[in-house]
Amino acid sequence: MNFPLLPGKPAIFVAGQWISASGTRPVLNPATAEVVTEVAEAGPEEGEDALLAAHRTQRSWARRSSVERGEVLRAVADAIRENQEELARIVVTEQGKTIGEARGEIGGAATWFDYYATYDRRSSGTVLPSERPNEQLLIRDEPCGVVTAITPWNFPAALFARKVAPAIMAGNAVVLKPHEDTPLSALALAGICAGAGVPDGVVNVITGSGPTLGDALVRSPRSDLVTVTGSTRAGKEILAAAAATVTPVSLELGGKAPFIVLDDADLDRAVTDAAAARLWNCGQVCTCNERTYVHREIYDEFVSRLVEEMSRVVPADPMSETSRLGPKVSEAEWRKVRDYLDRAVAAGGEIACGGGRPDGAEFERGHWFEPTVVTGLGNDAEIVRDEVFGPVLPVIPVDDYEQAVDLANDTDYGLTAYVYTGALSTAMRAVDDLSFGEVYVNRVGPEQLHAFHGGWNLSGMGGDDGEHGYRRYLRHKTVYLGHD
Ligand SMILES: NC(=O)C1=CN([C@@H]2O[C@H](COP(=O)(O)OP(=O)(O)OC[C@H]3O[C@@H](n4cnc5c(N)ncnc54)[C@H](OP(=O)(O)O)[C@@H]3O)[C@@H](O)[C@H]2O)C=CC1
Ligand SMILES: O=C(O)[C@@H](O)[C@@H]1OC[C@H](O)[C@H]1O
Repeated sequence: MNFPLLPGKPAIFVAGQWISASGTRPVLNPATAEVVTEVAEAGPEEGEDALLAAHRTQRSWARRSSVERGEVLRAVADAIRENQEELARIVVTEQGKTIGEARGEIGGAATWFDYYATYDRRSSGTVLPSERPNEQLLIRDEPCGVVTAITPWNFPAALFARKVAPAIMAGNAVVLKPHEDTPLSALALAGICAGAGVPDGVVNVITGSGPTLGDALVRSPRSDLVTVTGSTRAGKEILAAAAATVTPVSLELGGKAPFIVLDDADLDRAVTDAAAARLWNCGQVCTCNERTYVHREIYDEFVSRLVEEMSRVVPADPMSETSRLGPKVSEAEWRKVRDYLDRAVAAGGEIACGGGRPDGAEFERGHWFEPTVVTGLGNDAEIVRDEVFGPVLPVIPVDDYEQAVDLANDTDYGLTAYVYTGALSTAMRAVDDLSFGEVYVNRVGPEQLHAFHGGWNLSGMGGDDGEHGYRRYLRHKTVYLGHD
């Protein structure tokens, strides 16, 4: 491994310094299952030190003008772009997505910093008249203080940017804990931030386990806001832990996106998009197509074309320029998907293509999974209800629009839904009827960063991006400004 952006030893990044921690832990390459390097395994005490470092520097960072902070964010965006290739290779090495996807992720990370830099000259707060003469009421937007950011493994660079850019633009300092499987991108980005002029202590990255280090960060009275992307299980635990200190929490959690194809849809587009929305990042995106509902009139043709489309996507070395599908991130995630599929078959599901590890010596090591289509199951099947987070797609026939929407809404999740139809009136009806935080009509993602990405129900609370996401990083102070 030759990544100059990473520290030469296992270390966390606190107060602008690379510091050794009490333990170390290996990072594995998902394509080969080989150890790539060791990273620091920090515990609660080191977490508290990081929060203290953030706390000490936050006030002076917030005192800078927003125009100055915006300049720093722009410098970070430029530095990310200058290092795009190395960063993309780090993402591929620790996470397993294809190099093309990884370059897109790094481009997105830079754009988050550029976008939130535009908040440098926005109007901020509200000015109100008073009931009294010679008095003005001001409702000021202020930073929360120290933000604890907890991130998952599926977008280790983009999600760093999604949390850090708005947090520091608003004048907060951040302690970010990446997922243990994918700590390298965040460490590299921490160094990039420092090199681009982010003051020491404003962005800290500390590596370690969620239930120990992460839990301690959440419970610490020094955390003024906790923002999380990850599983619903982790989100619930974190929300419960934060209750002790009444710390605000923003949760972007799992999803179970329905993908509805009605009989007046453009079938070519629906087939291509259904496969793309399932296979993106090897099926490991909270917005992925997790269950497809197809009008009975076109069901057989749709399934046969979907099988063709999915079968064309052959897993290959994610560093290869032509690869369209990398491995899953870890043995545990591979096993989880394999077990879901086995139980689906035991429950009567039929595998229309794929089914597990592809044939070939190059796939014997690593966490490879073929694109897989499953038919013959109903809405009660486990694989149709739980988030699978892999390249396995159940397809279900529906009689009409009403049934499609009823089945789509019959879920505990509520992040993303897709609908394909040729009629604007049906599309608009679906937008009204679908109980999800974001609805895509005749198109797939990714979402745009000036919009809003937030789930309903078990998919979370709060959310990221755009103005609505930015406001999570602010709190409000009302000033009664007498000037007699
Ligand atoms: N919404 C989304 O975008 C994502 C959803 N998922 C879903 O989650 C499933 C499993 O993911 P998994 O690998 O377990 O990771 P999680 O999604 O549960 O972990 C996300 C982050 O939370 C941390 N964490 C976990 N538990 C706690 C806790 N009690 N207190 C504080 N921090 C905690 C993790 O630390 P640690 O390093 O120890 O894991 C990690 O940094 C996937 O199969 C998928 O279904 C996964 C990724 C993203
Ligand atoms: O974590 C996820 O899966 C999503 O938030 C994901 O992150 C970057 C992508 O654009 C999102 O869909």
